[in-house]
Amino acid sequence: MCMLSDPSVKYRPYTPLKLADRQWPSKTHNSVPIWLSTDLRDGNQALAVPMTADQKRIFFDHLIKCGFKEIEVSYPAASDTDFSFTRSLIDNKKIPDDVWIQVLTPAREDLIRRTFEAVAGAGHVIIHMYNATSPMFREVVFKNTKAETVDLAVKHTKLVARLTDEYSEKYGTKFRYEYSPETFTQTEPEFALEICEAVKSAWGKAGLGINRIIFNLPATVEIAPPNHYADQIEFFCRNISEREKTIVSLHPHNDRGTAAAAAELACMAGADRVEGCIFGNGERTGNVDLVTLALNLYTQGIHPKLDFSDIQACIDIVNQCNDLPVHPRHPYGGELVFTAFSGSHQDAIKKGFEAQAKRHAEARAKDEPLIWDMPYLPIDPMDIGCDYEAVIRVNSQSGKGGIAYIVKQHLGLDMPRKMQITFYKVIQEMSDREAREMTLDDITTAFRRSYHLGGANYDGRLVLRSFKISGEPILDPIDQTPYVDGEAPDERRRFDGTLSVDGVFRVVHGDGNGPLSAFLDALKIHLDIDLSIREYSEHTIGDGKNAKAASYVEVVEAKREPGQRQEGWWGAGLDTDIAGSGLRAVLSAVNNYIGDRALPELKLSVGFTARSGPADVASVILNTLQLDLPRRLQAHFFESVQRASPEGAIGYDALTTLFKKMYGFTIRELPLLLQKFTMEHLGDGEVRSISATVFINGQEMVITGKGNGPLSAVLAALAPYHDGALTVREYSEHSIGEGAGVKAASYVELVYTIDEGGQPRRLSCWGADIDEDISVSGVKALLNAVALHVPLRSKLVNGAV
Ligand SMILES: CC(=O)SCCNC(=O)CCNC(=O)[C@H](O)C(C)(C)COP(=O)(O)OP(=O)(O)OC[C@H]1O[C@@H](n2cnc3c(N)ncnc32)[C@H](O)[C@@H]1OP(=O)(O)O
Ligand SMILES: CC(C)C(=O)C(=O)O
Repeated sequence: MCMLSDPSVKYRPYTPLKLADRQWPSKTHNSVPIWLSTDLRDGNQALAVPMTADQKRIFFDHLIKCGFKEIEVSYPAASDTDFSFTRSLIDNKKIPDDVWIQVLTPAREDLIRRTFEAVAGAGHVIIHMYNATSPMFREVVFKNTKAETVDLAVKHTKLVARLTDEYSEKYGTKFRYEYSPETFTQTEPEFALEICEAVKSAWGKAGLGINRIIFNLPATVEIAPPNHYADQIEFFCRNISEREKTIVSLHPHNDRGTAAAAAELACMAGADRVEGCIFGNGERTGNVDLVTLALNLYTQGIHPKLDFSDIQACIDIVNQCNDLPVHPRHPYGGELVFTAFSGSHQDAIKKGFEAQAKRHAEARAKDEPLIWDMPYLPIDPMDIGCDYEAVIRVNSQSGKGGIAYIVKQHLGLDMPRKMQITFYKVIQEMSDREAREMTLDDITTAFRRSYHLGGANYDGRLVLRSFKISGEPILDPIDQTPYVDGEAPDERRRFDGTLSVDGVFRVVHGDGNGPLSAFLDALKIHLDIDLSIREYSEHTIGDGKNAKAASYVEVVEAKREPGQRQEGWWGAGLDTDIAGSGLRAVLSAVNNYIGDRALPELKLSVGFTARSGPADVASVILNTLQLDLPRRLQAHFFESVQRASPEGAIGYDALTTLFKKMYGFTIRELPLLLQKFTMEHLGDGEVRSISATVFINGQEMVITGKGNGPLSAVLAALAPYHDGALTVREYSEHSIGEGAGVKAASYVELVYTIDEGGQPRRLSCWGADIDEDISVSGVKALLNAVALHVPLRSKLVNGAV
């Protein structure tokens, strides 16, 4: 079998009701109906495995929490579970005083009596009796005429009336009566009226207020569009006698998928009450969803008198008690209902949030209500206990706006438009390549990686280690006095900082009109990176003590080909102060610009117009060899560097090699080399005695000497091997590293005498070395100085001096 080409040979259309002057289309749905939850009855009877008493209890408590005042708790005659559940609620006093429990019974005496037994002793009970009234049910199921159908309802209503008297008298219970002409929507409207009139007379107690009789008019099966149901309800409301003594109740099923619409239109048509289930559980396609109806009202500014502030709890209850999932697209509750994947939706939502924030700030200032008015989001997810986390999720359908929204929400960074476009391409490419949704972590990690933000893991090739911005007045070119434009003298900015360049520390300086141009100047001078800024923006994140500054920079190559569109590179920076965030943003952009390209060799400018000084040279040695040179050695080395750099610049590697060579640092091919030594304390005093095995000009010797300390003992031991006097002018040492791997670095300044045309001349020189043992490093440093500057006479081993 498959679908028929002409279904009219198999299916009949519904018969429209001729209601010429229908009023409901011009009404608005703006009053809150009485809600009845039938989760524990209609919802329960539709489950493959009906709820246990425990599950019903959990569900019941949740319905109370949501604010339901009328709850159909069971079909007591159906099963022991339903019967004893009803009893347990009553016996254990679980029903709040303001809540009416409702129980369903067919029009059968034995089952009605059993139903009354189930509710004996309850405070407030609605007895709900039903019999089907449509032609098909009359003919096929009951094999009854119209009159017999009316008789069935009347006879059993009278029984219900008698029993309510009896039980009220015995237990003090307040009863109300609900009658359902089941299959109402397929029943002739006049006959539905006729049977309800007969039931009302048989009941004989319909009054005003609480005593109104409830006529529940079910769309047992939804067979027509919702306007038809509204017509039927309006017809019933207009024609039932003593309308004021009746409550017209709706019980829509969802076979055509329009139960919610049917309920809303039927409310416009005059209904007072709606029966349904949370998230629309119930027979076949379910009962009308009360969450949808209630929150539809809420979004019109009408409180539904039901509280769904914790929508997730409702979902959990349905999952747990009904073992049914809530569809991801289910109105209000579905996992995806507040989520936009598509670019244009995301863009509108992002702009909507921004516009709304402004509107709300204005309204707050005027003490006006903060009206929710957002593209694509009919309700504020917060109101039902959700957050904005899932509002925008990103895949290949997404656009820059959505991605920028996520970055703003989670990193607090509000990218300028052009930067959004650049970053969007990164994510698009990733999402297309991996054919999957981009998670929050994917996006924030990609952002950090793209813009080198968020710690060492994301650093680029250039890292700003420290910096100082200082100002110096701009001098008038004519009289060299500070140039004043306006009130304050104009200043130029100087950038002094340390950069790590591919892991090697580098001291850089530059000048400019502002901190950023001074920094760019430094990059140009020291690294030959010549860029200028095309776009810059900044904003603060947070306030008070924790406030931070965020900056965004687009750089372009400073040299531009005329008429050519310049490519730009974006960067972002975050710092506690605005200058720092701007510099970091520039560096982030510069890192993107340099990519993998080779950088010029690191050089210091040490020539006549040197931009670098002793401290810069020392800083290179600190970074390459971890040596913290004493001040006088810094000055000494700088002079040597200048002498060794006739072109006025020296690379880092050359500088390091020069240092080693000049001070014998770790060099093992010197004319004087220490092989081993022993040092003894003599007597009680400070006197040391040394015995050392050394190589002098390649010959192994044992030298011995005494002195006040290790160094003077060494000098004494060396005295026979050279002419003139040797003295130590300065000695210093420091440790390198920590724990077991710690080493000592030593620096010795040695004063020695040379013979200059028969005249003695005193000179000074330095030696430096390193060793695990601090005494050894000192001795090595001293021997290096001697080896490099003092001519030695070598003797054979054991030879007398
Ligand atoms: C639209 C609705 O949701 S209505 C509520 C539906 N819910 C349920 O049915 C769940 C609970 N039902 C039950 O547990 C059982 O059906 C019971 C206990 C009520 C009755 O069980 P049984 O006696 O075995 O009868 P059965 O389930 O076959 O019901 C059909 C009988 O009830 C009659 N009947 C059906 N509805 C009604 C009614 N509203 N009033 C009186 N009799 C009715 C039928 O005509 C049929 O009678 P017959 O046996 O003389 O032919
Ligand atoms: C008992 C009635 C109200 C019913 O459940 C229905 O018609 O769907």
